[in-house]
Amino acid sequence: MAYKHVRLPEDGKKITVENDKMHVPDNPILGYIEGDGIGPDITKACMRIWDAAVEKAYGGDRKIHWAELFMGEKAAKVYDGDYFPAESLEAIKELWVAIKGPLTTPVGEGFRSLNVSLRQELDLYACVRPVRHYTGVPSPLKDPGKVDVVIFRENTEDVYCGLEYQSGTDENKKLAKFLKEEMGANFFDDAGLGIKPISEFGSKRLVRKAIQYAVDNGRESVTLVHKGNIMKFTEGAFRAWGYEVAREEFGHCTITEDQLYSEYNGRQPEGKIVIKDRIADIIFQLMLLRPDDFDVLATMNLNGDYISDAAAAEVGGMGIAPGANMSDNIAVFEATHGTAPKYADKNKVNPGSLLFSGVNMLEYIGWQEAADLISLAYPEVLADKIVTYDFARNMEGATEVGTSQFADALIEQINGGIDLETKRQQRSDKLARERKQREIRRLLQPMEEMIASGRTPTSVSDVMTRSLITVTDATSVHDAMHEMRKNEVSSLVVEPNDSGDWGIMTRRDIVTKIVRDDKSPTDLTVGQIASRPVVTVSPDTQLREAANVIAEKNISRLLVADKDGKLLGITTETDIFGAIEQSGWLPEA
Ligand SMILES: NC(=O)C1=CN([C@@H]2O[C@H](COP(=O)(O)OP(=O)(O)OC[C@H]3O[C@@H](n4cnc5c(N)ncnc54)[C@H](OP(=O)(O)O)[C@@H]3O)[C@@H](O)[C@H]2O)C=CC1
Ligand SMILES: O=C(O)CCC(=O)C(=O)O
Ligand SMILES: [Mg+2]
Repeated sequence: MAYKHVRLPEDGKKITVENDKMHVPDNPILGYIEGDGIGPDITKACMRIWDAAVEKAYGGDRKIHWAELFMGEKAAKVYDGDYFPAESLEAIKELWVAIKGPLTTPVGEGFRSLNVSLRQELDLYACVRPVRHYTGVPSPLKDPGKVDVVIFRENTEDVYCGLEYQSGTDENKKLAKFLKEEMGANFFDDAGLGIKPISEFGSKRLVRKAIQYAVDNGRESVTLVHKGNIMKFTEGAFRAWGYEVAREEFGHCTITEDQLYSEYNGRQPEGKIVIKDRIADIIFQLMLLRPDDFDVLATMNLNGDYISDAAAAEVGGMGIAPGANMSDNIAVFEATHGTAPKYADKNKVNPGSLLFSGVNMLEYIGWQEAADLISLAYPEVLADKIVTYDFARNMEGATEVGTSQFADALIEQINGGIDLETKRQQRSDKLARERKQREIRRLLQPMEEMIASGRTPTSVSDVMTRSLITVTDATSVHDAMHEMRKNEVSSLVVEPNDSGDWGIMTRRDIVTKIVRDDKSPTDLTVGQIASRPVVTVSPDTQLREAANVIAEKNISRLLVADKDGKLLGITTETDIFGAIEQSGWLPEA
């Protein structure tokens, strides 16, 4: 296409995409947009770093050829007042991959966000924001190394879609009249109105991308984040559609969190990703208190916008918060932060967010060695305490440098040589160790884990005791009583008798069948006083139903067995009481 102001470098070659497969030449043309405010400072610094890493990694065999594209204030100058030139969009489509600096959006008035428009025009439906800690970066958390999460934010729907009607306008009055008169809605007459569309199509493609990412990158879990208890037909529907995609399209490689406990006793099966969900308000607390519970988050536009800035604060702040806007084939990488206008042209801010957006871009085009060089050299600069102002204010003994000087220091490290293999191995060992620790926690204290991780117990498998103490019919009652005292339990499970029936012996049996009848525990065996048959339920029995069985049969314990009759655990009135007391009880609506 003939462009008016865009120049494609002659030595570069365009990336091509055929049948959804991307082909990247060794001299690809990538688009860049400087952006407003701090955009030019960080873009200049980062381009030097990316180029240096590529040069070092491939010794001149590969090179990025940059094509400048325009949006925002610079575009308005070049294109005579046009902040959002159509040819910039065309060029991104032609080049497939671009990186952009932040763009200014006026608040409460003026033009709509160029960032949002870009996402909508190119249907960049997934905003992908990885949040992880780099050694040496100051953080408010005790153990920031536990934060390693990738946020998938739906990027085209929700309250960002521009269906907003200002109070007092004719459109607003028309909609208000319809809602009040036709739909029976009730709200103040002077309310501004906004509409929140959340579609099955939009939700599913976002969750699909998040799960696929988890599969491709060996991640442990995908958490659907929603406020579906309040917004039932938008955010609640997102949750339902998310589980549906997981079940219908990734059933072979996913399990739900409920299954993790009910079918796998908390031990995550090899090659299976756990799909879970959390309500949007509690996720902010959980991300601070239990960051390693979360791996990939999939959520809607507004939640994702909020969570990505909050999560960035855990690992150093907006100065180190990368991201990308992606469709199935086009990707526009960008920092999570904005234009920070007070620092514009001051060579002051941290280039980290754009830098790591570029690292993700290098990974995306398959240039992993160059990407690794940057992420592995970065902590070395931090170890020397050479940092920009934002880190310096939270770091003792730091040498504060400007944006471009930070770039110099990083380039020096990159060129100094990094032992990529050893460092990669160290990182992968660390991830494996942490994964094991999480599993041990789930296995040893499933109930505590559940409550602390924000799940509400709903089924018997959530509350049952899994470590069963069993005796046989032939055990003497005296020995059995000794076992009960030693293990501090009020009952023992009795192995199946000749008819294959499990039994149970409780403290109550001792009191009513031994003490009351004046018999000796040494003279009797368990088989003589145990109760049979025992009521058995499946692990997915809802707590309400379990309570019903306990009440109707006037018993206090239920055995829990799978569909093949394999005993999994036991649950008692005390377990149900404890779970409800700790987590609260949500009666069915
Ligand atoms: N995708 C995009 O292009 C985005 C654009 N925006 C737009 O940016 C403009 C300004 O938004 P605002 O809400 O102020 O948010 P910003 O993200 O621009 O800035 C908020 C604060 O974050 C810190 N910060 C941001 N970037 C860096 C950096 N690179 N290094 C160190 N610290 C950084 C600064 O903190 P401190 O003051 O503590 O030093 C800064 O004052 C608005 O017009 C907004 O619409 C906002 C978000 C995304
Ligand atoms: O478009 C804007 O100005 C803000 C966008 C934003 O906050 C984001 O993308 O995270
Ligand atoms: Mg934001």
